[in-house]
Formats: sequence, C-alpha cells, structure tokens
Amino acid sequence: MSEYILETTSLTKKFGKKTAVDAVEMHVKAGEIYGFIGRNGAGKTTFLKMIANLLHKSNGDIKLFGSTDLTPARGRIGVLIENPGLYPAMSAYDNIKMKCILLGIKDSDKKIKELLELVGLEKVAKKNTKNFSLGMKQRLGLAITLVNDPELLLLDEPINGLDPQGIIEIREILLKLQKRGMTIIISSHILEELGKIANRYGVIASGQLIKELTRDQLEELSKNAIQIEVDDVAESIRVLKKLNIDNYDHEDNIFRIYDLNVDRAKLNSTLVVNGVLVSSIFEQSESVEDLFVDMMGGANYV
Ligand SMILES: Nc1ncnc2c1ncn2[C@@H]1O[C@H](COP(=O)(O)OP(=O)(O)OP(=O)(O)O)[C@@H](O)[C@H]1O
Repeated sequence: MSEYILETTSLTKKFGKKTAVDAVEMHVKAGEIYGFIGRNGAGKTTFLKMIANLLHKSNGDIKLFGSTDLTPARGRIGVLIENPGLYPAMSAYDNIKMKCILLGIKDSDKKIKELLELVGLEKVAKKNTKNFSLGMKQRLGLAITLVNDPELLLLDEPINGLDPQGIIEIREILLKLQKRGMTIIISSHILEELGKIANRYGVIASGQLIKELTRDQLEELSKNAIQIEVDDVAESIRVLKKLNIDNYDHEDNIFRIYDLNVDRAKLNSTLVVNGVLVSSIFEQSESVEDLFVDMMGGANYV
C-alpha cells in the first residue's frame, strides 16, 4: 500500500485557457498537518476542490488512502472550503444536528456535545449562530465537518480574517485532532501561523507546486550558515575536506556551511588557490517567513 494518504500525479485544472492548477504532485502522509502555502490566486482552492470532487479535474490522477477508487475514499474525508454554510437562525447545536440528520446519524446528542466541547462552543450551544463572531462560525464549521469522523480533513484558509485569538483557537483544535490521528491539509497565505503547526509544507505559485519540504528541512534551511557560490562543485568539495569542514550541504553550486567559526578568509583563499572561482561568500540567516516568500517567487511576485 502507498505510504501516502493523498497522492496526486500531474493534477491539472484548466478554466478555458487559464491553467489554475498545473501538473501538481502532492504527497501527504498519515497523521501529518500539511501546510499548503500560496498567495491569493495561486490555485489552492481549485486544487482542494478537485480532491473533494467539487470540481472536475482536467488532467492527472488522484489517489486517496492508496486507492484510485475515489467514491468510497471521499467518504473518509471532511471538507471545509470557503464559508461554513451555517443556518443563521438556528443554534450551534441544531446546525450540527442538521448535518447528522443529512448523514442519517441517529442518537447524535452525545456526538454533538462532544464536538461542541472540542471546538469550545459548548457554552453557546443553544445560541443562534447569526450573532457569532467569525472565529466562532469557523469553529462551528469545523465541528460540522467532523460529524462523519473523517480521517483526512481539507481546510481552505480556515484562519482567513480571524483575529490572533481566533487563530490560536483554531490552531489548538487542529493540534488536538492531529493527536487523535487525523491527517489535515490546511491552505493559507499566512505563513507564520502554518509554520507553527505543520509537519510538511507544499508551496504553490501560479498553479505549480514549487516545493514540498518537511519541517526539519525547513528548519535546516533557515539555520544560520556561511553561504558560498562557486564555479567548481567537485573541487570545492575536495577543498572543504582538506580544511576538515564537514558540516555543510550544497544545492548545485551554492554551498551552505553550518559551522560559523570557519575562517572565511582562509576558506576563500584556499578555494581560489585550488582554482575555484568564488563569486560570493557571506553569512546567511533567513527567517522561515523569508524562505517562503522566496519560494513563492519573491516579495514582488503577483
Ligand atoms: N471558476 C473559475 N473560472 C475561471 N477561473 C477561475 C475559476 N476559479 C478559479 N479561477 C482562477 O484560477 C486561479 C486559482 O484560483 P484559486 O481560487 O484556486 O486560488 P487560491 O490559491 O485558492 O487563492 P484564493 O485564496 O484567493 O482563493 C485564479 O487565477 C482564479 O482567478
């Protein structure tokens, strides 16, 4: 069986000539919180809608729970995309009850109370939802999404428009759900908040999944390092070995050395003596925020 709960291959959606999702290959493992990051219009909602069968794909494949038989698999997911769609004249309790009735769940009282408690709305259970704050509405929407005990939750911008307290509340609920074994995909353009809870990230820009990386990889990238750009990778590796520098990695011709005590002048001159052209050498410390901005195409990207 596939190690992924969700796996897409070349998943594509075109609206006329516009390619909103462009050959996306996403990989989500069981138990992860997957942060799906991209600017407005990058293609997050369109992607999630295809997974949830709210939009037909133009091309590519979707595998859910290791299977391409998506009808039963979709019964195991919960979806909160765009507004929660509440009945404003009904109480929080009755809004959840409506979903239970729709799904044919009988004797739902215990379940409804548990869900209200999970999302911190037990004290306002009998109040009409029309006077709820945005945060309360989102939490109720989440509770409704959980009625069928989904194993995978798709949340599209669930913290959009929430105040800091509202964001913290949603974050805590998601962490509780993860502890229970749920897998969660959460899309957002608010990088900082995802940075705190996600285990894996997918960065999307102009419909393309630019990068997938784990939290460990992200932390590694945001560690302080001496960064050097060289013209000869093989020779540089030999020089680093000669200088007993082994705490480094490199991507193409850019090396990142994580030992900040390395003598930069000596490093530079040794490389040059060995025929390596060094086009830059500097200490780099990039915040997680900056890293994401870079991956999404820079601060001025539109
Ligand atoms: N039904 C549609 N018809 C035509 N174009 C569409 C349609 N839905 C989305 N698009 C376009 O596809 C692109 C991706 O939109 P999408 O809503 O998926 O992005 P997003 O990352 O979710 O951004 P946002 O958070 O602003 O919704 C955008 O350029 C959008 O204008």
